[in-house]
Parts: sequence; C-alpha cells; structure tokens
Amino acid sequence: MATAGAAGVQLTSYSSFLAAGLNKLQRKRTLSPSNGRKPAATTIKALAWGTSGLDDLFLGVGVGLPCTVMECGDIIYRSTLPRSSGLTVTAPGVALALAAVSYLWATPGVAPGFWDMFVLAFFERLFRPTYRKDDFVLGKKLGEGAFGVVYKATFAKNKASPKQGDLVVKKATEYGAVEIWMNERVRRACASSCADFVYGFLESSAKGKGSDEYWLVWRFEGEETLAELIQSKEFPYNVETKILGEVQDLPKGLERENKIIQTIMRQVLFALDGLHSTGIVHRDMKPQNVIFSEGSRTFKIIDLGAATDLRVGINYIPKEFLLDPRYSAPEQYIMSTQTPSAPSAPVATALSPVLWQMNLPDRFDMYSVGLIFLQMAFPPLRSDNGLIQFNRQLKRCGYDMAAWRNTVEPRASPELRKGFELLDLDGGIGWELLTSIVRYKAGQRTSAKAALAHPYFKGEGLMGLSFMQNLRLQLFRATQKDYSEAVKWIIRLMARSGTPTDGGFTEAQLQELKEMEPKKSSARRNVLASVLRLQRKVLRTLNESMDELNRQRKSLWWSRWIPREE
Ligand SMILES: Nc1ncnc2c1ncn2[C@@H]1O[C@H](COP(=O)(O)OP(=O)(O)OP(=O)(O)O)[C@@H](O)[C@H]1O
Repeated sequence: MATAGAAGVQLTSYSSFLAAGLNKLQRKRTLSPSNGRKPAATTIKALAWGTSGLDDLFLGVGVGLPCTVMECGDIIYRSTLPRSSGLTVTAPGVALALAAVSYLWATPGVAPGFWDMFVLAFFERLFRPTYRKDDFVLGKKLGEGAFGVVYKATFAKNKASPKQGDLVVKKATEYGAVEIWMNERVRRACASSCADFVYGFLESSAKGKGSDEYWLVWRFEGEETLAELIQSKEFPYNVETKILGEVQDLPKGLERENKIIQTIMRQVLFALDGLHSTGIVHRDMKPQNVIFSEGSRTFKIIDLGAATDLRVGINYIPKEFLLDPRYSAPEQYIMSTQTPSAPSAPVATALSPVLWQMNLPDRFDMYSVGLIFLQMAFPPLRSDNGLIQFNRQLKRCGYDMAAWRNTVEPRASPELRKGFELLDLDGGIGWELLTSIVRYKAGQRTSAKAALAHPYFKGEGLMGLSFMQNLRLQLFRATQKDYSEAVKWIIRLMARSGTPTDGGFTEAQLQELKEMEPKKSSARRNVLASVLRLQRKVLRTLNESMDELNRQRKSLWWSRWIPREE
C-alpha cells in the first residue's frame, strides 16, 4: 500500500508539473500574441487532454491524493457533483421489476400466497378461538356423502361463543383435511364466497388410528340449496323476495323471471370468481353445492371436499376422477394429463402462474355454472333425467350449442321454447353469455370475471347500454368469437368453383395457390413443429422431475396446519 501510495504521489506530481507547464505556455501565448497568428489551440488542447487523461488514469488506478481519486470538488460546489451511491433507475430495470411483480401477482398469486400462508395463517392461529368436540351438540342429520356425515348442531351450553346460533358439523374421513385447508384459505381470502367456516380439527379416536375423524364446523347458512329451490314449480319466483328483498313491480312473465335468474347467476359467478382469484378450483359446482345464506341474502358455495388449491398444489391429482358426471365439463381433468401430479409446495407455488395460464383450470367450473344457468332457463332440464338427456344431445352435436338449438328448437315443447325466449330477451345477450360458457374447449370458455363484466348483467338490455358498455360488448364478442367458423367459411368458399355469383377461387387460382403454398407453409409448419416438440420436452422434463419430488413428499404436509384435539 505504501509503495502504491508513493507511486501515486509521484505520478500526481508529474501531472501537476505538466499542468503548470501548460499554464505557462498559455500565459506566454496570451502575453505575446505572436506575429499575427492565432495561438496554437490544438497543441494546448492536446496538452490539456494529456493531463486530464492522466488524472483519469489515476482515478482508474485508485491511488493518489484523496481529491485526485475521489472527485471532491470545491466545498461550495460539492452539492452539484453527481451522486455516486444513489439508486439509478433505468428503463430495463423498471421493465424487469414490473415483469417480476406481474408474475408474482398473476393468478393464482405467488406473492399473496406467501403472505397468506406465513403471515395471515400464523396470526389467525394465534388469535382465533379453538374448539373440541365436547363444545358441540349434534342435531339432525342434513346429509351424508361418500366421505362424511353432516349434522345441524349448536354450541354446548358451557361454551361461550362470541356469535351464537345454529351450526353445521361435518364429520369427515381423511379427505376432511383437504376441506379444512380449503375452508381456511377461503375464510382469509374471500370469506363471502363460501359458507362461514368456524373451525376444523382432527379428533383422534381412542379406538386407533384408523378411525380418526376430521370435524368441520360452519355457521348454519340456511335451509335451502339452489337444487331445492329450482325443483320447485314456483321457481324463480320463490327466490325473488329472498334475494331482491321485495316483489318486483312487474307482471309475472319472462322479463321478471329473467331479472331473478340474472341476479342468481351474478351471485354465483361472484362467489366463484372469489375462489378462482385465490387459486382454488371447486371441481364440484352444482345446484346442490350452492346454498342460500339467509343472513347475507346471497348464494354461497359449499362443499370444498373435491376442491383443489393450485397455488400450492394441494389435492391436485390430474389423473384422478372424482367428478359428478351430470355437471362436469367434457375434459374431465382440470389440468392437462401431461401435467404432472402436484410437486412440492415451493415448486408448485413458483410455477403456479405458468400452469394456470397453460391449463385455465377455472374453466372447468365455468362449464358446470353454464349448466346451472341452462337449468334455470329451461324448466325441462331441471330434473336429473332432463339434464342427462341434454348432455347426450349436446355430445351428439359436438358440444356446439348453436347446433343443439337447431336440432331441438323446431320440435320444442312450450316449456323448452320458454327457455329460448327468455335467453333471447334484450337482443339475445343471455343466449350469447350462455354459449360463451358452455363450450367444448376450456380455453374458449369465458372466465367468471369476464362473465361478470358481460352486458347481460347490466339489466337494461341492449337498448339501455351506454356507449362504453356497447364498446365492451363488442370487445367481448371479438375475444369470444370462435374463429374456426371463419376458417370453415373460407375453406367452403375455396372449395366452390370461382364464379362471379358464388365468389371463391377458380381451379386455376387454387392450383396457383397450391404451387405457392408449400414453401411458406412448410417453413411455418417446421417452426410450429419445433415449438411443439420443445413444449412437449419441457413438459416431459417437468413431469419427471416433479413426479420424482412428489414421490419423496407424498405425506400430507399441510396437515401440520390442521389443529388436533388435545
Ligand atoms: N353451512 C351450511 N349451512 C346450512 N346447510 C349446510 C351447510 N353446509 C352444508 N349444509 C347442508 O348439508 C348438506 C351436505 O353438505 P355437503 O354437501 O357439504 O356434504 P357432503 O358430505 O359433501 O355431501 P354430498 O356428498 O352429498 O355433496 C348440504 O346439501 C346442505 O343441505
């Protein structure tokens, strides 16, 4: 260090010596302006560059007197010197930060997931009241499914609860763990979407490990599910006062019924959008799992036993089949069967936005909601038999709702025709919404959020739409359009011989096109094939590595979060 310092001092002295020489030269030129010629500016500049270059060199070397090395400046002007340690904002930096934030917040939400799991869940566990089975008195049985029995219940007299009132208790088998997880997630993220969850715990039986039971407790929301309500001959009038608070000032008829159905659909979609936004797919949407909450006067979703949390990959087993065939979408699996079973939580969380966008798993629920809409609009489809028959007919029509309509409408019963008339109100926006949901391909189905923004819910029909709403409708239509129809039309047009009346291409033109095409299309096809090959390879690699990870972590890791009865 000492040697370097000395060298620096020596070099600095040399630089000062040169600068002094330069000053002298300038003075000399100014004092004796020579024989009419201008001073040799280039020489001076060159010398000046020489000295400043040396100074830069010292700065670069980093040795020398403090003010040669550190750009101290004069004390008076120090504030004008560039700040060396400030945060520099650059366009690529901002773009990168924005991309990272968008990824972390994209559905199902990596960042909110961390916050929820490590902060909210932690504090909730610290402060919420805990219960044990003696705190409840079970009443009548409300239902019995494959995985548990549901009872109406109350708090035991000795248990002081902040909110008294009726409860619902489900005693469930091993699948109860998943349902507790889902209900707790929902309570923190979108409480109004589902029945109000009170508590869930594992009750270890004295008889042995095999008979452990999960207890799940909710507030009793109400007596009726949508299934019971739509079975009534009075539907939809039997729901009117429940959700609208009063009888509408309209004569009984299609318009009034449409308003009620609109409100039910809006509430169901709103609840479902809450679940989807937090990364939960219900997988068992049906009128039996939509309950009318008397307290909040809205429809809420129940039974999260088949739900899957794609934020962390819980209960996500793509090859599993546990769906109600009456309401399930044609694809049956919510994720591509090429997608592996759920990886470990951190990997699943990091990849969740990519997997969500690749598979659009929420559209599985949307198909089921489309069928609920259909049942509300068409009375003959409200029975099990009616729905099963419809499913068969739609399958035969290639899941094309327009084709189904063309087949059944000409010989439709008055009840069935009533459904078409209801959906055709206001320029057919109800039919348009329905057909944008009930589609074969998941990717072409509209999401819950997009459906909520559909003008069908504006309530005043097409005539009542503002300019902006109309614009949004056009945009919705453009994004929802099935362009395969346009392609078919072009192909049909091409197949005809070109005449002035029919249009289309002549044989000669087609031949010309054929001759022109190969090079272009084969290049494009090659690129496409390479992209597909790459995609398959990525998926296969992911598949293998994740299955490997999964094998090592088959245990129900999330059961750590589930309280046990002491
Ligand atoms: N929070 C609640 N408030 C009022 N009733 C409820 C509530 N939760 C569930 N129920 C009633 O209990 C019944 C069964 O509930 P749930 O569907 O969750 O159980 P399940 O065992 O999964 O039954 P299934 O297999 O038949 O769907 C529901 O149909 C509903 O009538």
